[in-house]
Amino acid sequence: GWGYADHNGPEKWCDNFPIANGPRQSPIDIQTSGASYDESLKALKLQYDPSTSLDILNNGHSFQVTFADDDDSSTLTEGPISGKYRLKQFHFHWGASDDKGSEHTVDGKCYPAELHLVHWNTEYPSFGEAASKPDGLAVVGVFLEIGADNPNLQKLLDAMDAIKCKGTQTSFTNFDPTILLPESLDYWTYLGSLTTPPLHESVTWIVCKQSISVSSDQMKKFRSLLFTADDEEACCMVNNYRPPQPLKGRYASARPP
Ligand SMILES: Nc1nnc(SCC(=O)Nc2ccc(S(N)(=O)=O)cc2)s1
Ligand SMILES: [Zn+2]
Repeated sequence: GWGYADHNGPEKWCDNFPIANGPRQSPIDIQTSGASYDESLKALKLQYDPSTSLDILNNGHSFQVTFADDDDSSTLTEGPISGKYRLKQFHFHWGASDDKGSEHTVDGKCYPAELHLVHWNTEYPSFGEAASKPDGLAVVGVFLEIGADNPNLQKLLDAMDAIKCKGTQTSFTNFDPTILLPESLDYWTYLGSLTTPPLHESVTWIVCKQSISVSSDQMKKFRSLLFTADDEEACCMVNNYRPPQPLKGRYASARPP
């Protein structure tokens, strides 16, 4: 299957997923000078209920926290989207060292990690249905920047020992993802895709301008996870990011200050 190694990584995904060379692929390099102000953009409205968090899982590509999405308890509304989108999961992408790891870049600058909060449009009956529709998904991206220890990441880091190998998961309840958000929810937005196979061009991207902090030691904990199952030769889960893709005429827009 697909991965991030030379033999199955981003340069090879087009073999099985030709949409990899499509017109609205993600991530992109956000060129702040090219970003245009759009008066119609509203402030993001994120309302999360911690009782919807279910478990934390190592899926062999990243680790993700999955949420109950059978009602409108945890939603994203307003911002650049119309209607209501339900939180399905959040996960991260990161590098083998602090100088890389994010998927989106800002004027060519990489961050050591990037958080993705994945939501689906309740216009559709399920995530699976929404995942292939042009307005099916909305993903909020948050950059992590090296700085002070971030206590709000601690519960995630403490759970990592239990999900070291691909295919392992453990209960992860009463977690409010709001604590992972930066104080300002100013954002750039553009139309893009999933950044991993199946690479569906179904995502309205909402990338926060402000980053959250993570310490170098905390990043080492992310890198202690494995891409591999316990019966395979261990391979550290690092560099699980897709590089920026061609803009093909797109540009990010932002809410005027
Ligand atoms: N019918 C379908 N069910 N599930 C899928 S894809 C599963 C899934 O959540 N994929 C996914 C891939 C990438 C991203 S990301 N990195 O946020 O663009 C988010 C989500 S298609
Ligand atoms: Zn992601």
